[in-house]
Amino acid sequence: MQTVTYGKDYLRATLNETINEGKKIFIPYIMAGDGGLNSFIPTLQKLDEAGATAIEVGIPFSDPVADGPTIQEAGKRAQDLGVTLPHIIDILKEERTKIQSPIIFMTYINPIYKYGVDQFMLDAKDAGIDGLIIPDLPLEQTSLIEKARQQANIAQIQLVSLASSKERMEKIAAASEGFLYAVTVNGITGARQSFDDSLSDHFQYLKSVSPVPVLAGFGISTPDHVKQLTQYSDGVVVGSKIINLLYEKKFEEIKQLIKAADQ
Ligand SMILES: O=P(O)(O)OC[C@@H](O)[C@@H](O)c1c[nH]c2ccccc12
Repeated sequence: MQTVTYGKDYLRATLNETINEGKKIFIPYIMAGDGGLNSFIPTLQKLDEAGATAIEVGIPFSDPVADGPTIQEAGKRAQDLGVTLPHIIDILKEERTKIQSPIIFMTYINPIYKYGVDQFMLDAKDAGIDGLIIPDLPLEQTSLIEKARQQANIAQIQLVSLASSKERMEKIAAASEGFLYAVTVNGITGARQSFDDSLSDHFQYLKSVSPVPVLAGFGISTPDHVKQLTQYSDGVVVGSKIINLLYEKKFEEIKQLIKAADQ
């Protein structure tokens, strides 16, 4: 079997390959352990097969301040089943090679502190984690994890909000690795009805200053949303809708959503 070196270079290469093929990036988000730890790897495999470019994996946490109701409930279900960060890391250490897509952990900073920053980075590397999104760790505080993260060669993806100043957007884009996560609404995660046309200008600006691909996320829940937002951006992240479709076992609809990124 061919061995893959996971980490930030794997994430970058995979995203670039998609863009170079003239395609758009589609990153589904799942809550690890929703449906039980036994379904975790099979779910990742299904998303892999359905055409995900990379997969964002949420870590269940008691105070998910940026998560909307759908993701909070999924986190609660996983917590009720006793799923924790060490379980998720252990299972990936064993089974990471079954999944081709780069894997990005989405976790608040607290579970990382609790685990121990140095140990977390070592183990995340062993588990084949390629990127990290830590929404409550602002740019100014990244030094807290920087050394260990660099040693583990894991990308840190930055979030940029609609409300940031241009200077700040530029600073965040310059610091982001893998891709830049552009939040498309003011508020928390969760399905939305529609998106404003003015997002077009916002993305044009972000793309002009960002050295990495710019992805849109938050509220994207229909194939039409995916089509609209991939016109402005290099791709999309879809969370709440994917969680609902997995819960209802509507895998065909997941495929349709992913396909919409290529049209
Ligand atoms: O659920 P939505 O609206 O599709 O948004 C993406 C999202 O779920 C995922 O990227 C995410 C889940 N929790 C977060 C916290 C912060 C930033 C991003 C996230």
